[in-house]
Amino acid sequence: MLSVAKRHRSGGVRQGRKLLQKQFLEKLARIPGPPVTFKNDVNKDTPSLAFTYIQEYVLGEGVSRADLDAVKTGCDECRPDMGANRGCQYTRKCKCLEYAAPDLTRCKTDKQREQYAAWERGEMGSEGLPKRFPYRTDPINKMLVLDNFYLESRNPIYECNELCDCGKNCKNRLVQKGRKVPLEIFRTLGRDFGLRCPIDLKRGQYIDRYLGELITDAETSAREATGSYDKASYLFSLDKHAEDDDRPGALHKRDCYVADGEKMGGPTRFINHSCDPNCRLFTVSYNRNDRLIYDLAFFALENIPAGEELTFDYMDVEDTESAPGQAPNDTMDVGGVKCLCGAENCRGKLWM
Ligand SMILES: C[S@@+](CC[C@H](N)C(=O)[O-])C[C@H]1O[C@@H](n2cnc3c(N)ncnc32)[C@H](O)[C@@H]1O
Repeated sequence: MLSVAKRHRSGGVRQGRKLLQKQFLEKLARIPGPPVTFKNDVNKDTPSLAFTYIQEYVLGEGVSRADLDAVKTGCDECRPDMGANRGCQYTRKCKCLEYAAPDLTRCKTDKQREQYAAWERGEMGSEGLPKRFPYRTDPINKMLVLDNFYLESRNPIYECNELCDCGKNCKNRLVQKGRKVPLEIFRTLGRDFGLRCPIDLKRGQYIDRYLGELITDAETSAREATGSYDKASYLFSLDKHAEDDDRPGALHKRDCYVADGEKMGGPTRFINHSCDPNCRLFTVSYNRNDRLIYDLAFFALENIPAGEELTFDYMDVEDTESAPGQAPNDTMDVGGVKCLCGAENCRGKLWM
């Protein structure tokens, strides 16, 4: 039997936990958009309150956006009434899609096919070629979803922006319109908290962005040095456009920024890793000339039933991008945390 003093203490702990949970729910209620809820059927824990929910990246010391006047342009040849009022689906005209993945099926001349082959070998840009449009309308529920080509190829997405002439109904605007689905943070078995969606998600459906404080490579190394190998990591490198060569103008990984979602971010900072994931993180740029700052957006890789945990592969790379067992970027190479995803094809570790 508990002594009176102990009973008082455990009553106090219970009160403290209730207060923590109340404050956490109040924080969630302030997130704009469809509800973000919390459920813990496993124990009484609540995620830390020492976390700020933000709507945009917060720029850390030494991080700056490109001078927009110098580099940001819209598509000025596109019109709202183009392509049956779809805006930018004349992809050869759309300047926002200038660096998007070219579409071989629409390359009609030998010259175009040669340029396509050179683009695939990384020897030439895709300027002037017809492009893959990122989004398509799902015929059943009429919503925009990510095109299968992108879902499978991991190509960067380029959306239109406020300087474009295509109009606000242009279909090349999805992630910028914000989260449209409710989310739930919940307690997992063995991997702390996770994230799920209380409604069914369609393959290709946009979920939410990954947010955080943008920090430099040097600051990332400093933060990693103070952490332990098995501490949870919330670092994602924005190095999609980094190159492996030393030519002048080449973008090096060391010059890329890193999004740190540990102290500030959005609900997606709770998405756990799986070696057999149901979501993937894509890069989304609104300014094709800024290779440093762009959005990281989660899309469903398959139809996901309501309540199923959302996961993505923390080491997601195309087979050709990196040898098996090699970390896709240096900032993720923080040691071998044992993977508890439970997938049949589990690689055993979160990061190699
Ligand atoms: C971005 S956080 C994910 C949210 C985290 N579970 C939480 O409650 O804050 C990444 C951390 O979650 C844990 N984690 C995610 N997926 C895991 C997995 N498959 N196996 C083991 N731990 C995992 C690791 O500690 C990892 O560093």
